[in-house]
Amino acid sequence: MSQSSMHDDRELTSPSRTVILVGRTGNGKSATGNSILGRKAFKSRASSSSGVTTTCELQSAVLKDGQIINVIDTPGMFDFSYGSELMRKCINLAKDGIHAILVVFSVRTRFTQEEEAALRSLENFFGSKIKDYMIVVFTGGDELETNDETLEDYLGRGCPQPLKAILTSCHNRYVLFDNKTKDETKKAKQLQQLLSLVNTVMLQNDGRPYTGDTSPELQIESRLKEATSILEQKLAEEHAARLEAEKNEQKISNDIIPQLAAQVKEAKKESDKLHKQLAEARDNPWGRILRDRLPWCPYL
Ligand SMILES: Nc1nc2c(ncn2[C@@H]2O[C@H](COP(=O)(O)OP(=O)(O)OP(=O)(O)O)[C@@H](O)[C@H]2O)c(=O)[nH]1
Repeated sequence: MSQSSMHDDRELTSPSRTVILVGRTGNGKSATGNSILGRKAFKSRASSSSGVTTTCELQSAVLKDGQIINVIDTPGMFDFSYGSELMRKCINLAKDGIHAILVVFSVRTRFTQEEEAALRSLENFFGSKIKDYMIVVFTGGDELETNDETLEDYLGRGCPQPLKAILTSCHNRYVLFDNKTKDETKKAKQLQQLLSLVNTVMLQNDGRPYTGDTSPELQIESRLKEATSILEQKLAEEHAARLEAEKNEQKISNDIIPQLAAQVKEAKKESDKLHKQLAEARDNPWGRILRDRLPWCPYL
């Protein structure tokens, strides 16, 4: 047996795996965590303020093969008010480091500019290492099934460029989850697919988990990048708001200008008619008499 395979075997038989769930609020992080653990450990709810995850939480389960799985649920990536300090706390919950970073997307929602900005901030936070640890989890497998679509169909019909780039950078490590299914075989299969990707990540990183330990210089750099990314997002939002306002202004002028032009045309027609009548009146003998009698009247 080669040195590396001995190493691999040792790592793969290691009793525990720790994964962290990150992604946009409502993409299904908590629901995915529950599917992995096989019980309702995290609160997962449709967008009501009480269901939104605002803290980090670690929950564990012993899988059928005796392996321990630790899952860390995190607040939604878009809520910058929680800041990166909270994310650092989330990472610190993993005493022995993180074996895989699960980036959760939902096939039920559009990939927006916000999602792109959140991904950038994720990259800034974890650093370039993120691609070595990342696995993309798509939730909403049931909806694809309802539409008779596979994940490949979904990705094929116009996968946004930033998402494509992410999938390429993590060597297409992605998996589809249906967090609503009651089918035990399906549950086991999707979990198995995910765990096998976690093993691949562990092998590729020589068993070294992500610990978030970075030099002070890198930490400063990462904070700077994070601040820049937040500013960029704010600028993008303002730009979008300005474009929207301009569009509305344009719409108003597009509606009003033809109305005003019609009114001017009508007024001009009326004025031409009056001028004509006036000219006729001037030529009229009675008009001439009146003009002589009333020289001060401007209309004669
Ligand atoms: N149909 C369907 N709905 C899902 C799936 N996964 C999650 N959901 C629903 O999506 C909504 C949001 O799920 P959560 O797990 O609370 O999302 P989250 O990312 O943890 O949200 P935060 O806690 O706010 O960060 C809930 O109504 C879930 O039931 C899925 O696979 N299929």
